[in-house]
Amino acid sequence: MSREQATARIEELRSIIKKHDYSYYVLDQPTISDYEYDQLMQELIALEAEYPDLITPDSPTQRIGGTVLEGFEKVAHRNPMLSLANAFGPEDLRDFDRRVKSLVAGEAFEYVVELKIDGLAVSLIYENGVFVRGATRGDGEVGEDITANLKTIKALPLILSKPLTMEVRGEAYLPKREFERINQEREQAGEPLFANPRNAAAGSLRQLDPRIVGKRNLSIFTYAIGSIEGETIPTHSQGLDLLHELGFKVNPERRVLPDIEAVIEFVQSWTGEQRAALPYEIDGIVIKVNQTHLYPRLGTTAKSPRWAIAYKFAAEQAETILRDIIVN
Ligand SMILES: NC(=O)c1cnc(OC2CCCC2)nc1N
Repeated sequence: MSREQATARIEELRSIIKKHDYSYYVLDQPTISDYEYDQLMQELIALEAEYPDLITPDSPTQRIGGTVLEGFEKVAHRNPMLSLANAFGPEDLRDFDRRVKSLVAGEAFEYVVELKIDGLAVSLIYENGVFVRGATRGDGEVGEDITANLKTIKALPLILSKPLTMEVRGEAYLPKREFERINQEREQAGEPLFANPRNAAAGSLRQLDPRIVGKRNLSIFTYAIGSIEGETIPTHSQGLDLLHELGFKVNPERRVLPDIEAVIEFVQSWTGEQRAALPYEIDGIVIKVNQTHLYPRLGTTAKSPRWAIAYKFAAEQAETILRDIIVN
């Protein structure tokens, strides 16, 4: 095959593989057998090995890094990654609503409710649409650079459908089925088991060898735009729509609701059975004011935004209170 033919075939393979990755890992709709997928990937790897100068950072072959890291670099977040204050019952939500109303002084607003994915918060930086850096939350100001590990997550786009420069926040998580599979493998290998999918996700992303991470089938839901150049987005809900348009996985169980009573109804609709039926673990519901122009007026406390709160489900409440006692 000539160099020109190879160039054309490489581009064709990349676009086919990217489409399958998007469909399978972002839309959860498999469109090809694993065998066919592996054949395409092997052909692309072989062609890039023959023409290494044709390799681009967003090629699907670049997801699995080759080198084992010595450690993770510390990185400062451009905007602090705040943590969420907790609500444990409807009255806490009504108190939150009263505080928001007193601060926005009569301005109309709605709420957005989202499932609170029980994983590891991460920050993703894209420059002109290319994924350039990913980091853990750390203490909110300084996190660890885990770019190589995040690249192995096939639900994470290496290049966006628009050349935007932005920071995206999301939760890396391990689907329940993957958690079971990994613990079975560890049991057979006589290794200690992970206690829950959140610990398994955190443990996987702390791996220094990206090849091990690549075998863990992690996923990621994105849930906020930390910053974006050249655009203002009037509502958080439109921000989530944009993330979806750009190729990110955004949790579909989100609603825009008119008032706190509707929020309380939504929260109470998520029974144990509903949660058990989800392919991933959640530990609550996140409630956010939808009108982003109100955020500066609402501001933040030392560690949490006043325009968002996490409603924690009963089972997790004990754990949250215990963790708060230990941490604070
Ligand atoms: N674990 C989650 O699913 C989750 C966590 N955090 C947030 O929002 C942060 C970012 C902006 C205000 C707080 N939303 C979520 N859905």
